[in-house]
Amino acid sequence: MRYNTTAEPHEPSPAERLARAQAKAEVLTEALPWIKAFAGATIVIKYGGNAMVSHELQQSFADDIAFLRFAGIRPIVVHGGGPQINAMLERLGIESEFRAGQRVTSPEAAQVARMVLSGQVNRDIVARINQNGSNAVGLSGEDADLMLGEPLTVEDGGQLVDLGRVGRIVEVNTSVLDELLDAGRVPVVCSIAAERRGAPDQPLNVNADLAAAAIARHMCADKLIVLTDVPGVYANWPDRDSLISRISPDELRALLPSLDSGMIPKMTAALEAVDHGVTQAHIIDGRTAHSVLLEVFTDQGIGTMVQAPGARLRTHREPGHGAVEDHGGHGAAGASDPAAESAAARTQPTDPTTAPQEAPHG
Ligand SMILES: Nc1ncnc2c1ncn2[C@@H]1O[C@H](COP(=O)(O)OP(=O)(O)O)[C@@H](O)[C@H]1O
Ligand SMILES: CC(=O)N[C@@H](CCC(=O)OP(=O)(O)O)C(=O)O
Repeated sequence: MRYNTTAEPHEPSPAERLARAQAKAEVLTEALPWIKAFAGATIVIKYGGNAMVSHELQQSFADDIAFLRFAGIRPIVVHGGGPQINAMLERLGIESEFRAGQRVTSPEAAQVARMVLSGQVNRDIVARINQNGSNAVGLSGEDADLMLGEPLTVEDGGQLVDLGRVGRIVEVNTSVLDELLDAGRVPVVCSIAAERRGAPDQPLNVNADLAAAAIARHMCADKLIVLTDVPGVYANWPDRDSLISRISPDELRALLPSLDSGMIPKMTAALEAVDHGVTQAHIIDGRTAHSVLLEVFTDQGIGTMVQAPGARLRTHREPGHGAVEDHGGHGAAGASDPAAESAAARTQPTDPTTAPQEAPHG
């Protein structure tokens, strides 16, 4: 005899389905104060090549960005693609080395970086975000002089090193980004800059962490989020018990000389951002699906947060609604707004060197 088997053995019972739906509702409820707190906020998200490791992760990142936009946030994506540049340089037989976490870049390598970042990685990110119809627009720092740079020299091992066609950003054309954001677009910017008073066919290769920090700073962003391939910054790298949950700019300044490789530009970028008015900078693990949503919309947050004591979030209203509005956000203990209370709880000071792994920012 054959039975109707529409209820598969593994299919959830109505009670299980209800429990799952309730769990989802709880997630949405937890997100609500954060959605309110960040409505209208400008958030710069730096997307590194090491966080683009699978199609699933790339799509989860793109979905997060679309979500931010639909939640009324003004996201700007700034991306790198170091591993992708490495692969192309290797195919072309061009050698490159890193000093103080940055690529020593010949004019030829700068052309390759431009081709890979602008022509390949940028296109892929834009296409993925646009699967959600959120109108991402791809830009190179050279478009509309969005990022103008000057050649950069760094100190490495007590020596000043000329990095060739590597730039530091000295000007950002914020009006281009504002126009796009005001029109509901999501700017996706690759870390190639034009040289101020330089030749048009000689781009500057910019470390994407530093490009993101420059954009965050000039856009007076509320948050800079940097995705990477570790859960955050470790006080005693590679001791996995030393993950820092929260750190002040002064504590970070003291830690900076002990960092190495890619963490140097990353934390220099975080410091540059918070020193120049960005309220919070976060280093998070881009290998975790939906890491951006976890950082922005949960009470716990993830990764390492850099924030000055007493710094408060400010939210920019849409044009026509007046200027800057203070939501009494993070650090505003005692405010009646649930977002402020929740935020204040999240940002209690901790000893950054003893904070446990995956601990809340507070
Ligand atoms: N103190 C530290 N905490 C965490 N990671 C560190 C630290 N010092 C060095 N690192 C290294 O920095 C790497 C991240 O930098 P990088 O490879 O440039 O990332 P991305 O490609 O995301 O920009 C980590 O994978 C780790 O190897
Ligand atoms: C000067 C310098 O180092 N530029 C970087 C730009 C790309 C980048 O920063 O990419 P990730 O974010 O993936 O590391 C490079 O050539 O690799």
